[in-house]
Amino acid sequence: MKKTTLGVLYREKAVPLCEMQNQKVTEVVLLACGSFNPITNMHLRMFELARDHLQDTGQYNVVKGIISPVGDAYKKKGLIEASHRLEMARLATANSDWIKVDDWESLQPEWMETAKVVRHHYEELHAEDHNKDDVDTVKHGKKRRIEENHSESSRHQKRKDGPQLMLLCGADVLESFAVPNLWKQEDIAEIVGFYGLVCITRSGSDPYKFIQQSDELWTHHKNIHVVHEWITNEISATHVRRALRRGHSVRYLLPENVIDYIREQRLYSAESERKNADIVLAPLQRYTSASSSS
Ligand SMILES: Nc1ncnc2c1ncn2[C@@H]1O[C@H](COP(=O)(O)OP(=O)(O)OP(=O)(O)O)[C@@H](O)[C@H]1O
Ligand SMILES: NC(=O)c1ccc[n+]([C@@H]2O[C@H](COP(=O)(O)O)[C@@H](O)[C@H]2O)c1
Repeated sequence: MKKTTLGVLYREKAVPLCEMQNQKVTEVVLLACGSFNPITNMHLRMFELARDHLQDTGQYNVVKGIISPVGDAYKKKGLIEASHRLEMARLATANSDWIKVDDWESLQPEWMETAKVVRHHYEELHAEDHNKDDVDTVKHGKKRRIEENHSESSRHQKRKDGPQLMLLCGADVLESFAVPNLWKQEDIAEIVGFYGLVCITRSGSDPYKFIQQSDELWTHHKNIHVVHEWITNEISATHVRRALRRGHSVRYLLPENVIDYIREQRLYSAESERKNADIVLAPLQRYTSASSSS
């Protein structure tokens, strides 16, 4: 510390705000679920935007990003095989030192509700702690039940030490929370209440208003981080597939190696776009029939 002529004390070196305020910096892992059909530059930008936003608060350090392509059972119109979508995502992230692709969701025979995917990754993330707990439990001769399947229990748990897992999505996904029967209310409560959500604005959406008008989301608004994308970029996978079907250039919308892969594998034709075309609102139907039968 130094004294100026005005008698004001100042530090010689810039000190992060969180350190000055004795705040704890929480490590964060970002998880993005979606079709990635195909992965676009905007999907990758989402991660960069979210990381900058969280780190600018001085409260978070983003240590990893996970891309989780949805499985084939999602049966969305024009959804090509998960193996291709995974490979494209791997190629797109080959140069990133923090964004990784995970195939667990895509390998599930059934469509996985997003809350289940988040739970799975949360468990994976804290698996090391579990193993350590196991050793400690044996060491101290105490019997402590460590649940393997947290399908129902996660939301009742206290958040564990270690990185916080947050779901990363565009504002369209947040707004889809209001589509009747598309999301279970308890899943929404668990995602925003227990884990946390980072939402990137998209043109035509108003996430602030949406959160303000929902009692459930408002209750957890401190766990919802809205990232305003100033450099608006409306790349959408649907538009990219349309351009590809028409033989138009998609250069600078997708990473070059992904474009090469699409060309080599002859992906995205009129025929691939007709896939699942007869299944209207696949997840909605599947979800309502699944919940009515349970
Ligand atoms: N331009 C964008 N701005 C903000 N978020 C985006 C953008 N494009 C995609 N996302 C987000 O990326 C995630 C995965 O996207 P997904 O592949 O499911 O949708 P999409 O690119 O909008 O594709 P489609 O056009 O086929 O619906 C979602 O959370 C979606 O909201
Ligand atoms: N109830 C749910 O958990 C639920 C409902 C709709 C979509 N989703 C997920 O949202 C993501 C984006 O879906 P779309 O590609 O249809 O926009 C997908 O990963 C999908 O699995 C989850």
